[in-house]
Amino acid sequence: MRDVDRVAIEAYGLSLLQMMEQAGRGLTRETFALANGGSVVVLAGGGGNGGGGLACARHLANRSYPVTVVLDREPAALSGVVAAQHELLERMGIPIRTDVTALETPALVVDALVGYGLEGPLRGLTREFVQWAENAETTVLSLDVPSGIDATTGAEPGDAVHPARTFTLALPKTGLRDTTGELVLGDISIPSGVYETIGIPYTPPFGHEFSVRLTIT
Ligand SMILES: NC(=O)C1=CN([C@@H]2O[C@H](COP(=O)(O)OP(=O)(O)OC[C@H]3O[C@@H](n4cnc5c(N)ncnc54)[C@H](O)[C@@H]3O)[C@@H](O)[C@H]2O)[C@H](O)CC1
Ligand SMILES: [K+]
Repeated sequence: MRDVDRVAIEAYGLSLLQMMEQAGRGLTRETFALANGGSVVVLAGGGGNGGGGLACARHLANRSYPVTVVLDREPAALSGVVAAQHELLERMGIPIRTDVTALETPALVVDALVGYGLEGPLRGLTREFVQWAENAETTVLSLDVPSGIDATTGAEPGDAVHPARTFTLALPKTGLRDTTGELVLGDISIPSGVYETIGIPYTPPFGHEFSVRLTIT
């Protein structure tokens, strides 16, 4: 996927923000399906995964969903596109915290902490938030890869999210197996030529939709 991202950006000029916004919108559709109008807590990290979660929070707020964003770091530690996504939510007056203390259990937790950028066992606040989500006895929806699970091998080097559904982007990651709940693939408009360039056999799976349910055989 890193190669897909790199070729899409370098060879075609598709921007990270364009892909992130499509990820966030597709994630929001899955959120509507799972939250049924109930409250939502978005757990967001500091990378591209977190950025998709912040875009989702914006769509929810624009539809008067009760949404709270919990960042796994101080906003000042954010940079680039993710910092801009955060700033937008700030200006919209969306509640943003960096802790889960006494946080009411929501109808749905959106896990946008870590995607394919996992390096080693989860640590720090990220780990604490995953433990909170796992103990919250509520529905969890993960963006791209359940946080804590290795996208390539499916290994869980430490704590990990075990969601009801995973909304994975562009291609199903080889590490996504039965621990990732239902699997939905989201289109983020990667040009098909990218896959040819990288040598990945690819038949566009979306038809006239922008997401498609996958079954793991
Ligand atoms: N083409 C695509 O598939 C696109 C995917 N997108 C999303 O972006 C992420 C990949 O983004 P990246 O910034 O490379 O990494 P992550 O956000 O997955 O992770 C980095 C994030 O995680 C923290 N972290 C890493 N390891 C640990 C750990 N052991 N403990 C605690 N925290 C950890 C790190 O600090 C960073 O905050 C991909 O999954 C998709 O969701 C793009 O949005 C668009 C293109
Ligand atoms: K995630």
